[in-house]
Amino acid sequence: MMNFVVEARGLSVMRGGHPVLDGLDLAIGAGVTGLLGPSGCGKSTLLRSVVGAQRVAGGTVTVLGQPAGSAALRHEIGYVTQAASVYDDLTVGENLRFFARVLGCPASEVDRVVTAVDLGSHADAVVGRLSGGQRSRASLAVALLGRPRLLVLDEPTVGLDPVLRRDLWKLFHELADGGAAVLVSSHVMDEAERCDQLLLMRDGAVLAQDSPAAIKAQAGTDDVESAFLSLVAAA
Ligand SMILES: Nc1ncnc2c1ncn2[C@@H]1O[C@H](COP(=O)(O)OP(=O)(O)OP(=O)(O)O)[C@@H](O)[C@H]1O
Repeated sequence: MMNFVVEARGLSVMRGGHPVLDGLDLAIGAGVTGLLGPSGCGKSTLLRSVVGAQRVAGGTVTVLGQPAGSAALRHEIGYVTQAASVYDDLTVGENLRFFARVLGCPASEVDRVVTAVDLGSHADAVVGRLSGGQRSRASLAVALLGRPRLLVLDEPTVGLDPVLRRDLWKLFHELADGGAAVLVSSHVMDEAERCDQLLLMRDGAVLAQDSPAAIKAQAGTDDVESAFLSLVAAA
């Protein structure tokens, strides 16, 4: 039997008095899983539920066999939100040394994560003067401290140019090859092909959960976007 990294059963979340997730079931294993769906469908809310930052109205979420939000999971999950989580007035290296101390990681971790996100030549640059893509890689580096077994990345490639996007997806696969489960959200359907597994979401529900090839085969389409549209029409 496959060991899932994340499992949700009947997950329901209300925000602002409205149901945002409605009895959602899912299971996420190793590799790179893409969480794709239109803006506002509930991707960020689902990711918040996985990292334990969201009050849930019903159902369960477990991560590595523990309830989401458990203290035991604190060092097992790296989470990058849509807002950069590094200090603008510190350098990349200063940020990482600070977060390494907070997390109780050895200082040697800093060089490893800076290299992993390819910011070695910018380690002494002040974050506030970096490009958007460099800043989001600095946030990602913080999330890699301590080698978490699950990486949760909320739209990490939004606003990046095609070259940077390609490099980031390559990095996600390297991290997955290194043993981390990587859960990445995006509202850009053309990123679907870059994922090992897909979770297609719409209006707070999961439309499909499978590999890109299986989803296309099942829908009888050549691309995931058409498959998504045919699933919407069928729903
Ligand atoms: N703080 C909040 N209070 C009330 N409603 C909220 C709040 N945050 C989000 N929502 C609502 O919850 C729904 C899902 O939002 P969520 O951020 O999870 O979507 P998303 O799929 O991540 O969207 P995007 O791709 O635009 O980031 C939306 O309808 C949104 O209006």
